[in-house]
Amino acid sequence: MPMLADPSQKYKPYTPLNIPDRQWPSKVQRAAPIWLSTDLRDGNQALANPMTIEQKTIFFKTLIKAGVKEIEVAYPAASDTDFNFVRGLIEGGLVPDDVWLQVLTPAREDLIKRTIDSVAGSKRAIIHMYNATSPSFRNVVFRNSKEKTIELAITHTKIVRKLVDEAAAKYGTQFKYEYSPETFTQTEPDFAIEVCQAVKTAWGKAGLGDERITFNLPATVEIAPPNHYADQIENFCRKISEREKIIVSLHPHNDRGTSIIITWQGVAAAELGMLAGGDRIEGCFFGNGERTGNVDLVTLALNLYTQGVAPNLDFSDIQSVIDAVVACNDLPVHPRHPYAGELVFTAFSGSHQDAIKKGFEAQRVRHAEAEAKGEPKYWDMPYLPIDPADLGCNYEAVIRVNAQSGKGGIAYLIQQHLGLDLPRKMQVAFYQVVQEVADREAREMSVEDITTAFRSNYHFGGSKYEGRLALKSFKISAEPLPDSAADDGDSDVPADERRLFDGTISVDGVVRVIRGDGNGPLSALLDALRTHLDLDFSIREYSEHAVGEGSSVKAASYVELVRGGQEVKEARKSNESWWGVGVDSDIAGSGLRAVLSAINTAIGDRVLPELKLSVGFNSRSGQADVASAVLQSLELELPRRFQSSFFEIVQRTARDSSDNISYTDLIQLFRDTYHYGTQVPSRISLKNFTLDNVGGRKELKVDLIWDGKDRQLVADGTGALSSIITSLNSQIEGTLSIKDYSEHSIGEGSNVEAASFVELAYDAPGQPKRVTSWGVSSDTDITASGLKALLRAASSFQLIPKPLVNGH
Ligand SMILES: CC(=O)SCCNC(=O)CCNC(=O)[C@H](O)C(C)(C)COP(=O)(O)OP(=O)(O)OC[C@H]1O[C@@H](n2cnc3c(N)ncnc32)[C@H](O)[C@@H]1OP(=O)(O)O
Ligand SMILES: CC(C)C(=O)C(=O)O
Repeated sequence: MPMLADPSQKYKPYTPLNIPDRQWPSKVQRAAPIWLSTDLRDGNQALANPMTIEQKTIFFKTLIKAGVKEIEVAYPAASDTDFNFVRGLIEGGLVPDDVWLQVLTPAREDLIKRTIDSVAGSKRAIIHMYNATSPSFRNVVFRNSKEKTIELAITHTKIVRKLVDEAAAKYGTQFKYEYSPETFTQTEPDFAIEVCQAVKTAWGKAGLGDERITFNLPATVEIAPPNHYADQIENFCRKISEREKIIVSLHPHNDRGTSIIITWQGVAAAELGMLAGGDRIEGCFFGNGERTGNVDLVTLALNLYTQGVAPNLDFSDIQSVIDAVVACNDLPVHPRHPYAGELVFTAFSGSHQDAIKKGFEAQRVRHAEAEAKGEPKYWDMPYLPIDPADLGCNYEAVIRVNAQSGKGGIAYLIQQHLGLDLPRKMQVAFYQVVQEVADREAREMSVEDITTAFRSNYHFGGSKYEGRLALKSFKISAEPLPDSAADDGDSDVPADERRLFDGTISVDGVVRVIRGDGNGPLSALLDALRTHLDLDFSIREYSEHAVGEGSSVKAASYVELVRGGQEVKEARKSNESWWGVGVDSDIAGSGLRAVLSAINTAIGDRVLPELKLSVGFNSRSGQADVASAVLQSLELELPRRFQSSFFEIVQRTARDSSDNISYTDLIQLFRDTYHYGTQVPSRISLKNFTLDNVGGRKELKVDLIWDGKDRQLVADGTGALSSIITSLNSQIEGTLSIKDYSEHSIGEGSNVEAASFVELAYDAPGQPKRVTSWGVSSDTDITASGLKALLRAASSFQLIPKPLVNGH
């Protein structure tokens, strides 16, 4: 049957009360009501599969934990399950002393008796009796007149009174009485009051405090807007006699909820009803109950909380409450359920996310100021009426990203999960990356999707995301500027100094040595990239911040690169730019990594120039190229001055061979010069050695072959190298001294070796100038490697031996 064009022919409108001087609209709720949970009764009776005793017990414990003090636990006359559940609570000692067990009964003597029997031996019990009072129930269900309806209530109230007096005498139970004129909102207002007056008289002992009688005024079926419910409550409260001896309880249902699945209209009725005089609220957690449900106690309590009113219910771990309730009711909590739904602390849309991100930033500052002044740290957050943390939720779900999201939300997630505070323009750039995927795939982007996209896009966060260029090691040093050179003024470097970048980077998996200079570390790296790899970029924007605290603090750097070789003005306007990010414990390192991160994006799959040594050692191949060749072939990272020293040898050799030397010849030249990995031993070579600790010093015994003859040296010092220098000096005329020493590892795991580099100086007698020389060696034993490198360096001098004494 279709909907009617004129529904007035089928549905009669509700007749509202007219209270011109109603008081409730201008009142404000300043205190929590008494809460009565009817989950185990009204909620349970509405389930297709009512709860088992085990489920009811879990639910009961959940209610106790949340702090509910009045719990309608059953309709004990309905079934053995309900009756036995009440008995189990009492006999199992599960009811705390300050908790009232409430049980519901209809106005029938046999059922009242069974109901009161169910609470035998309890400490505190509320007997709740009901009968419907509205015209249609009187006429249709009970086929009763008004008088008979009142009589039914009076007669059975007296029965309750008699039975509870007996039980109180027998068990010492403290009883309270609650009466419900069921269908109150559809009952003539004056008649409802007349019934309750009669019940109060029949009960005969309404007093103050715990002696108050409870009149529950249910919206059994919600038929009017909440303001009219409030009028009914105010009307009842004004007209009922001895108001101070009465607890007015409200029991709203949600039949006028605003949609099929989201039904919290009862909340409004309860809130207005409280303003109108309600002292107590009956409802269920998350709004379970007959048809569209009972009023949701969780929402009501947290509504008060967000107004700064202590609700006397604790939802500090709301998820555990949700889990328990869902498991017992076997009904889901709607994702949009106030405070509890999985989406209610979530913003997908860009402008919401932006506001929340800014809100968190502003709040951090505001709270720090309030703390300093000893003032309360008020919550004031766009789109979030409550702090999710108060309910035991974290902020992870607050911002979720899909095609509706904006840069602010994405930047917030990067900040939360990677600790990076992206500069505004980089946020815009990365937003476009995420937006493109989210739009194309028409799906939500998880935090992992976003952080992975960030890492891949910026080649950030470990070898898995490494780009084509990766920084392996670097050294930044200062060099004085020639007097004539002008300061180009964009760094902290003193005006008369330049910075030298000296590093090894992996280029498409091949390690290269590159070198450049500039007025700061970043421009020095850009210079090196220009020189060695033909990559010409300049920096348009740079920023940095600290990540972490204390000893683990690191620097995060961000750079925006534009194509080099442009006029400054052009570069500023260029639409094409690439962002990069780097994190390092060293601030220069973080900037260098950021530059390479941006360059990796900028180069895409462009072919990079290879290292070409066979061209010859003319102006095209420099010192760094030679060092690259040694590194690639022998895995030796020559110290910078060693590079210069070898480069001079290479240049001399290249000149002698018509300015052209092949890669293979170059490596052979290195091997021959330093006796590195050749069959031909150096003039002085190591046979074996021992190094012992003697009284805190090292005693070194070395067997050498010196100019083809065995020789043994014994010396002590602070270490192997200082000891051997001392003993060598005792064998020669003049003095050897160590000018430089460094080492690094080669290989990994059990195959690791030490590579050692020693620069020695020799002051020979009668020679005006000291001479210097390098030695290099590698060995699985780091001491052996150092000793051999030192002896090889010493071998290159024309050492003048002292004559042997006693064959030594
Ligand atoms: C608004 C509410 O939520 S009220 C609570 C509703 N909850 C429940 O009904 C759950 C538990 N109920 C039950 O288990 C059963 O209904 C029982 C045990 C109470 C009674 O069962 P039965 O005796 O089989 O009766 P039935 O369920 O058909 O109830 C209807 C009878 O009770 C009468 N009745 C209904 N409400 C009341 C009441 N509050 N007081 C007295 N009698 C009532 C009806 O007029 C009807 O009487 P009739 O048989 O003379 O016509
Ligand atoms: C028993 C009464 C209070 C009831 O559940 C209702 O009217 O909804």
